[in-house]
Amino acid sequence: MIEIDHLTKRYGATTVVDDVSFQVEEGTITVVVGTSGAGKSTLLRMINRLVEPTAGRVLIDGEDTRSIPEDELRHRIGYVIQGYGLFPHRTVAANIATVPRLLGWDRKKIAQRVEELLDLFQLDPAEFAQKFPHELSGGQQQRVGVARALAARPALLLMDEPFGALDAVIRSKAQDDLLAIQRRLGTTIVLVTHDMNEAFHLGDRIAVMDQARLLQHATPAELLMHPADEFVERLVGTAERPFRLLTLTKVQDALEPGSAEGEPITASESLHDALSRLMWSGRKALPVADASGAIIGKVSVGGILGHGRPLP
Ligand SMILES: Nc1ncnc2c1ncn2[C@@H]1O[C@H](COP(=O)(O)OP(=O)(O)OP(=O)(O)O)[C@@H](O)[C@H]1O
Repeated sequence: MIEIDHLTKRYGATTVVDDVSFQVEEGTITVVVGTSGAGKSTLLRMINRLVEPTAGRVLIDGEDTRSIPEDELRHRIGYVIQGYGLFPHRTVAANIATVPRLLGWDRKKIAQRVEELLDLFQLDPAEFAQKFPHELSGGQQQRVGVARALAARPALLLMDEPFGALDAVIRSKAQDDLLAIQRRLGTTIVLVTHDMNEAFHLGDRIAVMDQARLLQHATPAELLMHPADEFVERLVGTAERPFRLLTLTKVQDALEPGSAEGEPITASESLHDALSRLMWSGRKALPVADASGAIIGKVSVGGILGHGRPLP
């Protein structure tokens, strides 16, 4: 668990992070959102001590980061920034191997880990290992950047606007890939973005910052149903609320008995996905399948709309 405990950063008379505290459970994604200049990046950089806090502390599994030597801390905490920060004159394999090499892993173990990560990020090692960053697309560079940050199995991954340079379609795919990999590896992530859609898509918890202060730290559902103040309510987007709720609710929760025509949707997909599929296909209902592909009922437009406020 990561404990951010009364963290404060001042530059001269200006407080850019003001007494922020929250906890990050192991294996979860916390997304820090807020307007430009709110202090998000500074908060993130205080976690790996790229920025030294003026006051407060960060504990990783109970251990104060000030008691961990800085180089060791950087090895234990992965860091991904917009633009990916790949070394331009090193191959993809050498980029990914950076931290394992610094840690003195043997060659064979490093080669295995690089190959494993390339596979995980759907980059064929035979094709990509020896390429240089400029030979890759933005999306591929982004994946190599994340693979590099994960190479030495860090306890925590910090991501600062990691998808900021990607266009909308690739961005959405990159978010899905990150979620799948995070769920598989159980990585703990703190990610900074100013994109609320991204926050709702990725966050197990969302921390909302404005003018150096933490306004709310809550689950996406809590943020929608009980925004702490008007600022949070506006940021969450009043008009977007019903759609965001649909994103957070599973088809399973609006399952109806009976059958329907068409390609089935899986019970674990969101009601938002179901509604878009229904609208796109012009159907009134879709069959619903469980994880094994067996049909277990249907989901309908009426059922989704009648579902009302699906969360507590
Ligand atoms: N080294 C520094 N010296 C002085 N002021 C700084 C320094 N670094 C950041 N700031 C100020 O701290 C405030 C918060 O900056 P920060 O980069 O953390 O915000 P942010 O929420 O990440 O913004 P953005 O979304 O625009 O990246 C800004 O007003 C910025 O100008």
